[in-house]
Amino acid sequence: MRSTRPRAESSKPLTEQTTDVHRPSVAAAVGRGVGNGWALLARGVGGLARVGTARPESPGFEPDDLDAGADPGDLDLEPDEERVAPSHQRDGAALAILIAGFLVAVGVWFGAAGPVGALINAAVRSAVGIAAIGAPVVLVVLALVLMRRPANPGKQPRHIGGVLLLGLPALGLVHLIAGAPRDFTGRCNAGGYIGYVVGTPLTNGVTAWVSVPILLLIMAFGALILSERTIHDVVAGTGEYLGLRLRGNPHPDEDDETPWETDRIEGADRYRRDADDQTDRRDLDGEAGYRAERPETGYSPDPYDNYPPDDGTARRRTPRASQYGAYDAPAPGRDSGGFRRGATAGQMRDTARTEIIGDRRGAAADPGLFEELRTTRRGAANDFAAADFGDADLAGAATDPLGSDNLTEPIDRSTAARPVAEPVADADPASWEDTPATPAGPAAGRGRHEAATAAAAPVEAPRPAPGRRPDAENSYHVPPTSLLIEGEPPVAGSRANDDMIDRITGVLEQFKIDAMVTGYTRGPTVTRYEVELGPGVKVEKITALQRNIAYAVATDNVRLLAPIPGKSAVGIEVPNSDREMVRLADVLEAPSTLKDKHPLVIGLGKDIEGDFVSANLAKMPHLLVAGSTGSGKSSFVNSMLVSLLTRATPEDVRMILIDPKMVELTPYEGIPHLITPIITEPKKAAAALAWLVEEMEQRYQDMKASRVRHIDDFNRKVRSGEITAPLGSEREYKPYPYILAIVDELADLMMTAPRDVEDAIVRITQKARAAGIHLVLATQRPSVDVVTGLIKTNVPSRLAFATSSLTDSRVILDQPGAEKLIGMGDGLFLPMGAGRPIRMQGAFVADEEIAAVVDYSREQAQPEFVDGVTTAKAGDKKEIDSDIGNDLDDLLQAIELVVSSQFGSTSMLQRKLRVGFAKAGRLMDLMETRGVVGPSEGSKAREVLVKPEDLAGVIASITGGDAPAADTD
Ligand SMILES: Nc1ncnc2c1ncn2[C@@H]1O[C@H](COP(=O)(O)OP(=O)(O)OP(=O)(O)O)[C@@H](O)[C@H]1O
Repeated sequence: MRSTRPRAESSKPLTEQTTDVHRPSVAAAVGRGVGNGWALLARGVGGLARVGTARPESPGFEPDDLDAGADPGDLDLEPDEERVAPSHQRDGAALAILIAGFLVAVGVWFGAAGPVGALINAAVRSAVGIAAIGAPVVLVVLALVLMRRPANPGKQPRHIGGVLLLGLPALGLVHLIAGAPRDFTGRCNAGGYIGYVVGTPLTNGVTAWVSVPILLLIMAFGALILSERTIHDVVAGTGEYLGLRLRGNPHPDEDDETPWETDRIEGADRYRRDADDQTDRRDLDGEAGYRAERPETGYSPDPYDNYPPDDGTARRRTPRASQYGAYDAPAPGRDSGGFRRGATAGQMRDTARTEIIGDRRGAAADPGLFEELRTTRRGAANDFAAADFGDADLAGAATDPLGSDNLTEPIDRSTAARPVAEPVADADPASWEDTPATPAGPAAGRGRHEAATAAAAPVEAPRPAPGRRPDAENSYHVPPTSLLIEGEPPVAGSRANDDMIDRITGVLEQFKIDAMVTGYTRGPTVTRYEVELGPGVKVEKITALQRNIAYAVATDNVRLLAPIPGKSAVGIEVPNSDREMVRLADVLEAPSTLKDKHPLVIGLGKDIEGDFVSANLAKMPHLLVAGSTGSGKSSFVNSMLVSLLTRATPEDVRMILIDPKMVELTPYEGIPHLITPIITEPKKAAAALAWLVEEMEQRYQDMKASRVRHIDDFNRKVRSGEITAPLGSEREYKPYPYILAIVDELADLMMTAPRDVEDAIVRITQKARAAGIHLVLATQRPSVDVVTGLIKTNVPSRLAFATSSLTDSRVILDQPGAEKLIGMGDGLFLPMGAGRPIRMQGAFVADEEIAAVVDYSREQAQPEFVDGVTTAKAGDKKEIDSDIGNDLDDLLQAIELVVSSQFGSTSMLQRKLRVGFAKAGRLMDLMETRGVVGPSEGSKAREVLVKPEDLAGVIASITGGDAPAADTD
């Protein structure tokens, strides 16, 4: 979202250009007076044209300024009033075009504007021929568009290009159709001089047989550019209009808002009930309702207040409402109905039932329509496939992706990994009518169930058996992104941006710095203003003004980039007072994200240019995430997990979730991707990391035996049968899934078992990349005792949200910056190998979206837990309890003595161990706390509670020898 202000074409230093205003001449004052008058007039007309639209008024020069008795001379001397705000410039241009349109209309249509009118008529006619008749209309429309819509500099080239590509060939065609006249009058009645220039040379060169189609094609291209459509869109839209499902759509479930599909009322009852539950009924009226109620003005100065409330009233795409189970295309035995966008609840109530029945009968009676319906979208295909589960032979299909021998059945990813919109061959339209309407398929969920209740005779359709193994062929389909809520369209530039430009310019002028704001790039959270310096101006002059700029824009979170990478300009990043929320749905559906099919690709957010940012965890290959409380870490972890759930099957990716805070990751409990239940105890987390090290070693063994260097090669060769387990081995090679371990609070782990945790992390991060094992470590305390030097060195990708101090920013990014972030997902992403971090707004995913995606996944399969992941292994170094400290050896000797002699005397310990009374007493107390001896009985020896035969077990429990740590999972 870039906007540029052309820099003054002058060899003068910028100071001269900008400070001239402080030395007004009479001529300049008159010029400015006229300019201001024009601006006032333009603003008045623009204001009238904008009645009822959302385009904001620009602050700045107010008519009231004059009323207030301000001396016009004073006005001239004030730099703030000297400038005409960009929106007024736009109004001025619009007004000029409007006047031109009026003059052309009078001159061309009525020939009534005197000699000027005649001149205009002649000029316009000679230029564009008979198109002159339409010229006034075009000019008036253009003026109105300029007045009513906010400036969108990013789109300007496209609009201009589109108009030229459409208009010029049209004039050329008119010229050719009129017989390519050679005389002036003839041309004025054809395509004018422009039509002649476009049409004649081309036709002379290639004949009209070729030139006419070429001109038509160019016009079509211009129309595509103007309408922001691609040829694919047009073809697909035409196909859909004709009721045909076009095959070959790369994203079969994306935006399949075919006319017939949005017309279904299926599940309207469910929708109504959900809607009724909401105190705010706005979303029943769809987008319009939401928009109408969203305040356009009155932004709070606190950026945190300016998000639209996430109260479930946010806009949903029609098919997205499949989280209500309603919008998936009908399956056999399921009701189909229509739901019109923006239909009111009342309309839905009135029409739902009748349309449901009518539509279903119609579809059943018409096999063609049935075929069309059942091949419509992935959701539908899922339903069909799932309806088939009942017949599937489950026996033997189940395999263990991470079983005791760590092997899995080869998985045919072509069928298992990605759902495709393939019809089920044996679906029988004839039986459809007779089949009671039922929910079906993996997405059934609550919505589907509700849909069933709207039907005549709900009967449970075959559903995937609870606990089905996730790898049963074709059984698992990733949750569609249609379960997620899409965001609002981005804002190109707003009144707030104009205001900021004025404030920054004000600071530059006050400090007499020869520099000016030449453009800005608006991201969702911050806008980067570009400042170009005049010749001989030191960059430091601006960087030294950081605090003054922060003062002028009234926020501490101003970040300077000197220079902006790749540009000769200084960047000043200022938070938007009207910040926008980035929804995960939009990031996941961005072409750049969809392009990469890797299952470990996650949606991150949007960068400052307004481009979506996604990243492949496999390439990171390990990620460290830090940020203080409320900075958006948990939102990131949620976005990451939801991204993975919508892209990866449990065969693709398995996960270990470590959540010492105990509540953050609970919503993901039970997803089939889990290797072990969500770990909340730091000791078990340390054991799980140790297990990962073993898993990594195992994978390396297999890769080594197969002479491959990466798990992807191993999996590919296993699938193709190129490699098999060594002869004589009872094992069978199966593809290894990627394993992702996510630690939600590293600090808690590092507090409990620093050496073991650091050790395991370092071992995994050093070589697990090739084994397909990846770590994501998050912490809100990026201090050096948590993110140790060793961990930092081995975790190359970093994501910093707002940190509370510069030191924390340095720990996580090795540079300042994160302390200037403004929280709520504002982040700096430093991928492996990048020199400079990318500023981005993290994607947001609401709890209800998480629940919808998790439910969809959980309903299809239960996790297959691997035994022993959280069990401390024999031989693992045990953390010696802190109360024992350095006395371990003495304690073990004492236990041996007491247990073997069955005599619990302190003086015996003194004698045999040659220790003092105090030490012997302490050892006795330690033995008491570990149940070796009973409590003190005064001067008598203590009772010994452990039999000699149990001695080894007691010693092991203290040293971590043989005894397993409690594993209650
Ligand atoms: N990407 C985002 N977009 C919009 N709002 C966000 C985003 N991330 C976080 N927020 C807002 O900030 C609040 C705090 O975020 P979050 O819980 O993710 O912070 P945190 O860093 O995990 O804090 P803690 O460590 O205390 O859990 C959220 O409730 C949400 O309202």
